[in-house]
Amino acid sequence: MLRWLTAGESHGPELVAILEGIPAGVPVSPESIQEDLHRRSLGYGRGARMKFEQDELTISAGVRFGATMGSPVALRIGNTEWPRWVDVMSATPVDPETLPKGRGAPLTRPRPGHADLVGMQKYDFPEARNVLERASARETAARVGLGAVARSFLSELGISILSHTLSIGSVRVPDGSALPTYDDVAYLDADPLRCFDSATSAEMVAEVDRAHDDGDTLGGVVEVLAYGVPPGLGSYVHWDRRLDSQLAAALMGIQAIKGVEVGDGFATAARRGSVAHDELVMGADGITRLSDRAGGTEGGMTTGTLLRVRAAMKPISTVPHALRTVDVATGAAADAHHQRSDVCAVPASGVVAEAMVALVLANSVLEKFGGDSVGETRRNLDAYLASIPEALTTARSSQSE
Ligand SMILES: Cc1cc2nc3c(=O)[nH]c(=O)nc-3n(C[C@H](O)[C@H](O)[C@H](O)COP(=O)(O)O)c2cc1C
Ligand SMILES: C=C(O[C@@H]1CC(C(=O)O)=C[C@@H](OP(=O)(O)O)[C@H]1O)C(=O)O
Repeated sequence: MLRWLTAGESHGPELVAILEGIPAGVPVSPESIQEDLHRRSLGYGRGARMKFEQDELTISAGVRFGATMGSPVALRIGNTEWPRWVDVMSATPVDPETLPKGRGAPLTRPRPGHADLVGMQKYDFPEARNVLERASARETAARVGLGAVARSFLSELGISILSHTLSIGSVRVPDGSALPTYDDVAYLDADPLRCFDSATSAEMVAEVDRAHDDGDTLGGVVEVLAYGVPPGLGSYVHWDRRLDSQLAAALMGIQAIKGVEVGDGFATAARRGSVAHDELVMGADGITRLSDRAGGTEGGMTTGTLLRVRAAMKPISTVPHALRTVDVATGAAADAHHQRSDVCAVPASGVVAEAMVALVLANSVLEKFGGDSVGETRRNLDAYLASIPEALTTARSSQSE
């Protein structure tokens, strides 16, 4: 079983992340983690902070000579903004009068759609600084760091994960468009919105520009694809062992994700049963599914075909054209606080979603196949696949199709 935890505030000194349960022998380098951290900071429409803040990675435990040791992996990701926030985020008491006027001012005008108001109620804070510091999606850098380790483990087993953007605001990739494979990741990373359809990507850029000019923000939908997944991860025997349930929880655990679909999801609900499922026929490599509407799960288990899940992100709630709120210091009507913000962070959410799917799949793989070393996991996986009777064999989606 894998366990992971993150800590750290948005403007604190660093994020800290621990991953426990990853087998020994998984290749991990600072460069490979840094690469995913960099991918998370990309995307057209992100705010000023992404341009000047760097993720400063330290691998502080669990890795030696480029490979995991089976012990907990610990990562530290420094915030290069920290020197400007030393007083505001001091762990020891500071005289409020000495705090800088802008970032040190009490945040008493909660943003509708952010965690500000309910966080103040719940944790008994008079203003929102303590709330937004941890609610902020800055924390997703820590999850992406851990996801890079999980992804490397999965890659050793022939499983690869990528994400692409399906929609930004009202602009959507046409139905039936080709899906990217792992070979297309560099292309996707180079696209301003991580969209595989170049014409749609250009429209998305225009959509972001329009929202920016209007002082507005946007959401959208990302899709995560996992190639090379074996059949039988997850289980139908109990609700919390269903892989769909674990994937949905992991994706909904990303800030601002408000909807999850497995496969065709909501579109399937509008279809008749005769055209909603993936029919089975005997092919050269065993039983084959004629379509991929289900998205690679049946009965809460992976089918061994391409795993396809989607996450819908709401528009950023720090809207420059400020939303109406109440100043909780006075009770008067006010504009919600706004200093700077992303216009659209959908491409970054895709990279975070990849990390969450990687962590869920790595956990499911370990649950089914175990292994203290990656070699042991691989042997167990291979033995399982070889033990499936010929009459039940299905073709498995390969790492790059
Ligand atoms: C990658 C990423 C970047 C985000 N950037 C911002 C931002 O700049 N401004 C903002 O108000 N919300 C941003 N959000 C969303 C907030 O973190 C989120 O809305 C907030 O924590 C409240 O949680 P909820 O939307 O799940 O209710 C971002 C989310 C993600 C995943
Ligand atoms: C720092 C990151 O994202 C931040 C997520 C975020 C939010 O409210 O979620 C608000 C913004 O921070 P600030 O208010 O300081 O500009 C984003 O920049 C990051 O992704 O690394």
